Amino acid sequence: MSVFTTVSSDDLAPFLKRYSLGQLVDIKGIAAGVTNTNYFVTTTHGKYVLTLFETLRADELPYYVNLMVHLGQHGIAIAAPIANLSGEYIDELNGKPTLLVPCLPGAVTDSPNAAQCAQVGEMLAQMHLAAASYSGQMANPRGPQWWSATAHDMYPFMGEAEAALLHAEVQLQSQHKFDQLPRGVIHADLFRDNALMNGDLVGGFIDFYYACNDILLYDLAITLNDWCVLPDGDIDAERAQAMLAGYQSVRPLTTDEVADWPIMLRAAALRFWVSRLLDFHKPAAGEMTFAKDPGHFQRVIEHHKQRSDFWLS
Ligand SMILES: Nc1ncnc2c1ncn2[C@@H]1O[C@H](COP(=O)(O)OP(=O)(O)OP(=O)(O)O)[C@@H](O)[C@H]1O
Ligand SMILES: N[C@@H](CCO)C(=O)O
Repeated sequence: MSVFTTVSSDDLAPFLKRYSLGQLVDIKGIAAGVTNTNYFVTTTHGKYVLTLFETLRADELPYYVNLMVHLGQHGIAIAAPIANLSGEYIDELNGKPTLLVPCLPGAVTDSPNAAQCAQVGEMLAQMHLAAASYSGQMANPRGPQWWSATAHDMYPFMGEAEAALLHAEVQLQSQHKFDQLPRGVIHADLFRDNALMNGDLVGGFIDFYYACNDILLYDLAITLNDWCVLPDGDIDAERAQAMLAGYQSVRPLTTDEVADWPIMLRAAALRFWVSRLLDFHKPAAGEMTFAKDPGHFQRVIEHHKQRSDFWLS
């Protein structure tokens, strides 16, 4: 369930008067999602998604919201924020900061095909290029410093073999600085549940609240590790090739990126192994998350370690 703050028609009607979206017809809570409260809002003009931010404060939102506006202006498939009559994107309802966006076409897919992976790769590369002219800056709060400190806190909860593997991965990554790789704005959490697919096309990317300035190749590795994964943590070569070809049709990888690709896939898996361990063993007080399996990303890393072909023909 993900309606933490209840909104009634009586709450919403005066709120909507601050927008140019017509009269309220219907409001319906959205079950998916674990961080924020989301509602589908239907008005006489169309269908929208209203988010009430449950953890981020209004003063923390401009980097993400302005990024979405910027990407929307460049034609990237995302839900571009709608401004109120005062020209503000962030408003307030029932004590929470809010954002209104159009309802995107399509649905989340659990089992993407190769054509969809190609489209996601292509749109991701377009997004990286379009975001190059975005001036906002945000350090990655889940970078190497964070994962090594957090892994350290997790070792006591883990079996000896698991902890040794995690420690070895953290050590390995600490020796790789990736200094030569192109940087920019990245989504940083582009899993299957953060994109709506409209047939084989990208209806839109959502959930930009981990976006930050970091290495572009890292974003591709995060995305591929989720979209192209098999149930046992191995990667499906056909989908991986399709995603890489789609991405490179827009932004071909540099020689340095090709050289660092195998190790970057492990960095991307390490980040989510650690965050899932944290959510599992030390869930934040009051957080209503459904802990996802940390062992999944351990298996992804084990498969990457044994791999000799990384789908870059
Ligand atoms: N613009 C949109 N158009 C259509 N559906 C949307 C849109 N934005 C969100 N949704 C729907 O709402 C669901 C929940 O959104 P989201 O995943 O952003 O929730 P959250 O709680 O804010 O984030 P998370 O669960 O990732 O922490 C999505 O799975 C999707 O079905
Ligand atoms: N996409 C993340 C959760 C949100 O950051 C995961 O699957 O672990």
